[in-house]
Amino acid sequence: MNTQNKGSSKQLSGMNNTGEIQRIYSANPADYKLLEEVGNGASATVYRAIYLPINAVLAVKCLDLDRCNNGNLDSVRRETQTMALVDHPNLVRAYCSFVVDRNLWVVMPFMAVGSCFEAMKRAHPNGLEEMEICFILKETLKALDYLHRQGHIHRDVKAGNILLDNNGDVKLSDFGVSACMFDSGDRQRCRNTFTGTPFWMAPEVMQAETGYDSKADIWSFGITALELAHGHPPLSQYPPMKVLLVTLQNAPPRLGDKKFSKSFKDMVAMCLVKDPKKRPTAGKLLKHSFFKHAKPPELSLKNLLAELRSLLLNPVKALQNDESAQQLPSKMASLSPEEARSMSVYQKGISTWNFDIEDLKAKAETLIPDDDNNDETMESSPVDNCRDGYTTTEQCKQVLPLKC
Ligand SMILES: Nc1ncnc2c1ncn2[C@@H]1O[C@H](COP(=O)(O)OP(=O)(O)OP(=O)(O)O)[C@@H](O)[C@H]1O
Repeated sequence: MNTQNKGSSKQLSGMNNTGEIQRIYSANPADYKLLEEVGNGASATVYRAIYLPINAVLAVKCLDLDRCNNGNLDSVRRETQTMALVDHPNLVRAYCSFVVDRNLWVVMPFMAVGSCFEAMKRAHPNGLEEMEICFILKETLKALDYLHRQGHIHRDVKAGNILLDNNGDVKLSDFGVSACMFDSGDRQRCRNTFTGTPFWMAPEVMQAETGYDSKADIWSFGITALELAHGHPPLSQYPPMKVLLVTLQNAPPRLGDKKFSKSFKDMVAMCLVKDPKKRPTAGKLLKHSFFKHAKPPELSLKNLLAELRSLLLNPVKALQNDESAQQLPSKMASLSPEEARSMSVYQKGISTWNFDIEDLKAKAETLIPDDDNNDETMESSPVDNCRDGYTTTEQCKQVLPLKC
């Protein structure tokens, strides 16, 4: 898995496609000093680190290979391969990766603010301002446009995987579940494995038979827009089974709030169409009028970055904000153990849920989704559902033979 020769700490540099000078980092662990932990996910712990030969700050993601079974190892290999090959200013690139004891270290740029999910949780638990959202989404969409043109599907687009730097740089990260549309060798631009995070997951990804393509990322992008607007994605208070059924049965969620512009609402509605063929490509969506209003980061993210800085200087306030962000909206006040588990998975931002298929089958036999599950962004409209070609009884059957 080494992408560099161990022991070579000679400094080399070159120019990448985006005109940035790119240094070649060594694969010698002694050249890196791991500092504090900045995050951890399902499979890895991420550290701020110093690259000693030039005293540069970096991030090192340490994946414990002992925790990986064969399937996970494949996803690790995919993630590092994709991260090493991508060359776009809005994607987190792996400078190099190498094995240290039983860990895989992935060296990448350090994004000082962390993820948009964390920034939102700290500074604006109920959602960001439209100008902030517009800029973050536009940068993310440029990354998706690039990835899709390269034949990749990200499959885990969400605020937790959009990283921010102090200067307002936005980079999409976490290719742990990304897929190459050419993987199968038959150049079939369609996948039929079940992966991602249910709240952000497109209906066609939840269905076993249909297969999916890069348009699945456009759905997740629309859900991410709602997440940034409200502080959480639609249905975040519900357990996986209910999320699956409601996503399949109900009309897609909408951005309803008066405070947001018509063009923002329209852009979200274009992404959240159940028929993937009717969703725009990332390239087309970039031309939407909503993104014409995007301001540069020094304007659009000025307040957010200043607030985050002031929270760093004021730990008591930061703690209060963190606590209020953890408090559940009123609907979540009395959670069953299953719902609480679902919520905790959401709060940790774990990407791949392990569904117990037998359990899902048993539940689908009895569970008919009720109507109380519509939050302010989720309409229940049988007419819309029919228009999109989905029927209630079929969905319960179709959702069963999922491949994990
Ligand atoms: N390059 C980076 N710079 C700064 N912080 C980072 C960087 N990469 C990741 N992080 C932090 O570490 C956290 C976990 O990273 P990441 O999502 O890559 O791990 P993971 O195990 O693949 O997660 P997941 O549970 O989503 O699969 C992120 O949410 C973010 O806070």
